[in-house]
Amino acid sequence: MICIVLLKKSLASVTKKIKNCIYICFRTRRYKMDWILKEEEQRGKIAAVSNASRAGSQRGHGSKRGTSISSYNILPAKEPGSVEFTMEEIFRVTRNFSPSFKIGQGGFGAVYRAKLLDGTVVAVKRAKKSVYEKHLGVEFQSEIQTLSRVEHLNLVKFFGYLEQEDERIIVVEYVPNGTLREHLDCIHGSVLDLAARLDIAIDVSHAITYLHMYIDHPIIHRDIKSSNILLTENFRAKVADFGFARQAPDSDSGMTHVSTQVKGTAGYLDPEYLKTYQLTEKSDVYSFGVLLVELVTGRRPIEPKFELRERITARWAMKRFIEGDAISVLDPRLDQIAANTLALEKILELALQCLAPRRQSRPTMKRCAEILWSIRKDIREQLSASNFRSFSTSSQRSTSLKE
Ligand SMILES: Nc1ncnc2c1ncn2[C@@H]1O[C@H](COP(=O)(O)OP(=O)(O)OP(=O)(O)O)[C@@H](O)[C@H]1O
Repeated sequence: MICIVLLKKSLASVTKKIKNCIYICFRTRRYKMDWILKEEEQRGKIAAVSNASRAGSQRGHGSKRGTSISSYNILPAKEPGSVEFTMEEIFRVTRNFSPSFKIGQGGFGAVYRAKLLDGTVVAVKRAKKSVYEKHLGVEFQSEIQTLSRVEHLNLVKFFGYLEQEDERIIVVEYVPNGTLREHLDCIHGSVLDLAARLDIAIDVSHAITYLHMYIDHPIIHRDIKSSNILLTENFRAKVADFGFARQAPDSDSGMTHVSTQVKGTAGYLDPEYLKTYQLTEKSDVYSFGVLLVELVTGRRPIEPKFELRERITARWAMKRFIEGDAISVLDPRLDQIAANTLALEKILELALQCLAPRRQSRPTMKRCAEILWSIRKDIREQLSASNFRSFSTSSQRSTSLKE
């Protein structure tokens, strides 16, 4: 009897505790909501953008800026469990764009590294005002729209943006290991071996295939180049910079997109697009062909200091390849071992297809990825047959062949 009474008492106490807990949870949540609403009221109209909601076109044009930014977008963080953040926080974490946080400068503007309050490290891209005034409005919108629609391991992740008065800011994932071009120039102190370069080409082909084939309205990047490819610590590639990206024409209708202005970077531009102003996915394939040549030769697409016949790298390399002298274009920092020679010839063969003057003759990006996988497989087989000799003896990477 005593036992039953005690049991009843403890059950009643547990039930009370649970009720209390539920009450506290709801109360906290309500207070949180009240607080958020109050914040919204105080700060004016707040626009939100998130990859999940694909609301790239919502923008806030709220209150004026004083010494600190008081109008901002609240951006739901992409990662589950991570907290929302405000652009105000970003200004705080970049210490009002202190030069000591600056990590780069491009055509768009300055790029800063910042650590958000939740520990997320981001790159904050701030548009140059002078450039913005001239023509960046459309490019900024294009980049925002595109970034908010895509999500792929090999594309830089989008966190948010700010568009207010003359301020245009894009916040993306920070990719810590520099650009592909910097690595080809060895400015990080070591040579990228050919296996790493092949892996990078595969990553880029995956990213572009995704843009061309696996989203609702396919996207043409229009600026595939080595300085727009960022590398992680593990040498995984992430394609960045969607400022020139355009929605691809509807392939069912057989129509092509006619540009009023050709966009892209000299040396990577599809000659057929240049001539006809007609833009298709195959323009990215052409740029990718130039990138493949860049990867195996180490040279920039245009080398003004070289003698005339070597100035346009793709033309020079393709000519040598067709003449049966592929090995002469191999990056001199790479060793002329069998595996490198095999990879070189196969990559140049693919580059030749991508660089076909007529777009119909170029492979799709998906086909490029498939060919690159098979090149990697062949190279691995050759390496295992030759008792795991290094892919490139001048490499710094011991674990060069990764999945
Ligand atoms: N997400 C990022 N993570 C780390 N560094 C970055 C990131 N984005 C850009 N950078 C650095 O900032 C530099 C400038 O980048 P940005 O994208 O602004 O160049 P850009 O505007 O594309 O240049 P261009 O107009 O010539 O193509 C890059 O070369 C890189 O070093």
